[in-house]
Amino acid sequence: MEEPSAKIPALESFRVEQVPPTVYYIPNFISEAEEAYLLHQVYAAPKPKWTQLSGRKLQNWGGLPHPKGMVPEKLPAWLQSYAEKLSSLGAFGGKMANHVLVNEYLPGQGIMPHEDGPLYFPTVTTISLGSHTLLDFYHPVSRGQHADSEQVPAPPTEEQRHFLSLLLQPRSLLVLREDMYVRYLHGIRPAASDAVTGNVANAAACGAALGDELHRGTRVSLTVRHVPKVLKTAIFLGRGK
Ligand SMILES: O=C(O)CCC(=O)C(=O)O
Ligand SMILES: [Fe+2]
Repeated sequence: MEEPSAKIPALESFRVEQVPPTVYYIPNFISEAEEAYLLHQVYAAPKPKWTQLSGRKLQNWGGLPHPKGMVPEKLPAWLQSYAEKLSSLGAFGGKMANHVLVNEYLPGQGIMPHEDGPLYFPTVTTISLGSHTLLDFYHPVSRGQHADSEQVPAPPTEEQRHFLSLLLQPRSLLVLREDMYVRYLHGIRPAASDAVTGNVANAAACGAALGDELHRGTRVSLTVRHVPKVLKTAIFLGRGK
C-alpha cells in the first residue's frame, strides 16, 4: 500500500505534539452555518440509509469497502465538496477521498476500541458535528511468546492499554495517519460526560482546562477516507462489430 508522505504542509501548524506520529487537530475547521447545513443533510437522508448498531447508528456513502474492491457509488454533492476540500489539503497523498461514514452517537453511546483495517488508505479525516467527544487510543494486545512451562500472564485490561485521548470539539477536523491510525486502536467510551485529564493530548488546542467536565450531546461524525481498491462501475455493453 502507498505510504502517506511524512508531512502535510497545509496542516503542519495544527500538528499535535508529544504523541506518536501523526495527529493534526484543527478547531473550527467549519463554521456554525456549515455545521447546521451538514447536520440538516445527514438527517434529510432517506431512513433506509441508516444502519442501527448496538451503540450508534451509521450511514455509509461511497460504496461498501471490500477486499476484492469497492463498487463505487457517487458521493452526494454535500459530501463531495468536503471530500474535495480534505483531499486538496493533501491528506490522502494526492488521491481523492471516495468514502464517507456518518456515525451518530447519543450521550452514553460509543464505539469499541478497534482498528480500521487494511481496506483504507492509512489516513482518516473526521469532522465532528453537534457535540464534542473524547477519542481514546489503546496499545494493541501483543501476543507474547511463552514456553509451555511458563505461566501466561493475565492480559492487560483495557484501562491499562489506554494511553492517550483526543478531545474532538464540534466543527473540528481530526487527521490521523501512520502509527496513530495503523498501529494503535481507537474507540469512544460509552459515557455521557468526559473529564479533561492530563491524558488529553490536545487539551491546549481546545482551550480546555484540566479538571473540566464536559457533558456530551448528540454527536454526528463524518469520517472521510480514500478506499484505494475500487472496481469498475459500468458494465460494458459492447455492441460487437
Ligand atoms: O466517530 C468517530 O469519530 C470515530 C468513528 C470510527 O472510528 C469509525 O467509524 O471507524
Ligand atoms: Fe475507526
